[in-house]
Amino acid sequence: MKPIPAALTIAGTDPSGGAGIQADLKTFQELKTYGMSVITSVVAQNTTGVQDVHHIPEHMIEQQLKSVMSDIPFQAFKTGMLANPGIMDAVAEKISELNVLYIMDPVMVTTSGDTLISEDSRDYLRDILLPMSTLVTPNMPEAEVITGEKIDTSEDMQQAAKQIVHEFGADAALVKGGHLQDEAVDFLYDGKMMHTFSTERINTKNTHGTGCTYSAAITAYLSQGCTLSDAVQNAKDFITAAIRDSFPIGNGSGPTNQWAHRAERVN
Ligand SMILES: Nc1ncnc2c1ncn2[C@@H]1O[C@H](COP(=O)(O)OP(=O)(O)OP(=O)(O)O)[C@@H](O)[C@H]1O
Ligand SMILES: Cc1ncc(COP(=O)(O)O)c(N)n1
Repeated sequence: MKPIPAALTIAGTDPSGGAGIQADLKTFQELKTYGMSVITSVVAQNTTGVQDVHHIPEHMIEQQLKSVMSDIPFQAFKTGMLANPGIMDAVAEKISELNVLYIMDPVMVTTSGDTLISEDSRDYLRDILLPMSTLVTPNMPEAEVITGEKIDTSEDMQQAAKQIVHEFGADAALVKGGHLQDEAVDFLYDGKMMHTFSTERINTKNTHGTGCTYSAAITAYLSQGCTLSDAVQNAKDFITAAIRDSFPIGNGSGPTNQWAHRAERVN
């Protein structure tokens, strides 16, 4: 019997439902992947920003991981918000026991501009977790923090993707250009080839949770056995539809629409 596609997200929460664990689980469900979650921080946030944060004690993060890992098999997992070195350490120790695909979304700052990880976490993220990853998905500001280089152009993005693989040890890097002016272009470097994924830039302020939703969609497609470049292309189609049809709700940057892809899917 074929295994049931299953995926795990290890991340922070968003009670307004647009980002973090909530976005990840909606995306897994939408893509017919059994979704599981380990919560690292409870974040009081909405479309306008972050109001408060409570970090889950490290022993409880470890216990959540043990509970899932000892019971249900999964083909892929992702990490999102890992707020400090203690949390990163707890996660690193448990995931080093896993032999499945690891997608790391190096979450640092929200769309609204709030910082989600401490300054002293950045080196840990780059030096300990990143080399464990099958794929890391930084946006341009995150790629700048990882590489220490200024990234303004698509050439800079491609250079950063190569550097993240060859110098910092991820198996593959997807540098996202949601922050570029006229084109939404992302570059995937898999250690051998550069792949380009491009769409027109959609003029909307509703981009709360785009990074979370995109990396969750990649994780779901990988759990189903897609190749890396197919998983990214399928996820790019998914996130583009979700942004195009995003919800104009809330007083700030509205959330993406995870069921938008249904209308566009041809099968
Ligand atoms: N306005 C947009 N129109 C079309 N695609 C977009 C737009 N904004 C982002 N994207 C795409 O959405 C995906 C998520 O990218 P993005 O770089 O925005 O993630 P992020 O920066 O982690 O999230 P955020 O921008 O919310 O911080 C990428 O494929 C990116 O190209
Ligand atoms: C718990 C949590 N994790 C990540 C993000 C980033 O969201 P975005 O995808 O908009 O950068 C967020 N706002 N909250």
